[in-house]
Amino acid sequence: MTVSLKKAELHCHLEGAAPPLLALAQARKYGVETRDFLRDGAYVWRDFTSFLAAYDAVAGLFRTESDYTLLTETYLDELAAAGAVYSELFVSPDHGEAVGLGADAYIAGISRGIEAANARTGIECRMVVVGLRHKGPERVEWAARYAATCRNRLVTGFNMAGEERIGRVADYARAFDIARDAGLGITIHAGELCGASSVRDALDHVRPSRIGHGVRAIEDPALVARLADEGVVLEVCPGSNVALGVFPDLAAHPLRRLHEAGVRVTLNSDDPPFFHTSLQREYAVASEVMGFTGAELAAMTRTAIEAAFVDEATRVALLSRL
Ligand SMILES: Nc1ncnc2[nH]cnc12
Ligand SMILES: [Zn+2]
Repeated sequence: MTVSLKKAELHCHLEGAAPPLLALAQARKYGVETRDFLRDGAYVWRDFTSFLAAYDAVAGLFRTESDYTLLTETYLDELAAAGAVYSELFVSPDHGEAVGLGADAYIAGISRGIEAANARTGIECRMVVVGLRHKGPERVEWAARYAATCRNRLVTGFNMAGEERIGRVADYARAFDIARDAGLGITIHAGELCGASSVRDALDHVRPSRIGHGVRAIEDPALVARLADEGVVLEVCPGSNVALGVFPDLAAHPLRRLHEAGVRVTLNSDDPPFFHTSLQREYAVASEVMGFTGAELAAMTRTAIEAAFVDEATRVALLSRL
């Protein structure tokens, strides 16, 4: 039933969307041994720390502008085939710098992939630049300044991902001020590895219109009420949360309770092959395991478009496609 639904995704990390077969082909091209992070056609990790290490290893297999074009097109083609009309991709110039490609060529390669996929399938896509929390406030400010000044029309938002258990949100507030002052949309990873207080800190210090995950807000009913009152949109990734052990299983996942409390929620895949999921699978699980109706799922897609970091003309055009 969910196969025919129109979909939208606000939360997917580009390198985290690399299909293992594509990563293997890249590894062969560059003569890289993959045993430590890719075995029997699947990514290998044990916990969040080793997941981040595997993520970096996969990112290290994409080294040129055209590698990034290929990765972007591959993911967007798959998403369009699953019925998605809109995608926001989290991109990290830090990963472009790490392979010696540089931030400009990294963004240029991804832009080319977005344009090619749009021409072929009609899928609309924007980039959200991510600063990596574990690199510290100065490096996250560097990413924000890059996003604020890169003058690419497809870069429309700023986010912070990475190790949530490092540092205090307040230490990163300046990066978000830089991005907000440049007119970028603001979202932040919070309430994934850390509890409700991390969501409250994000609201107080960063004032985001959306929060990546945010699901551990469920630990504090007053905070859930605040999210609902303020209309903050949660980018919920149930498959990721269960894979990383944030919740023991889908039955324990708070998506339905958040929805019933009036919080605006959306469905997302985060790093799909790392977590053995896909956007299609997230919609299917929400329907078949969590009991959301087709109308409720369609409303989540609508919420995603309403919260998308796009100009108003694009938003109206996207809403008309639902
Ligand atoms: N789920 C996640 N949380 C924080 N940082 C990430 N980077 C890639 N996936 C992530
Ligand atoms: Zn994420």
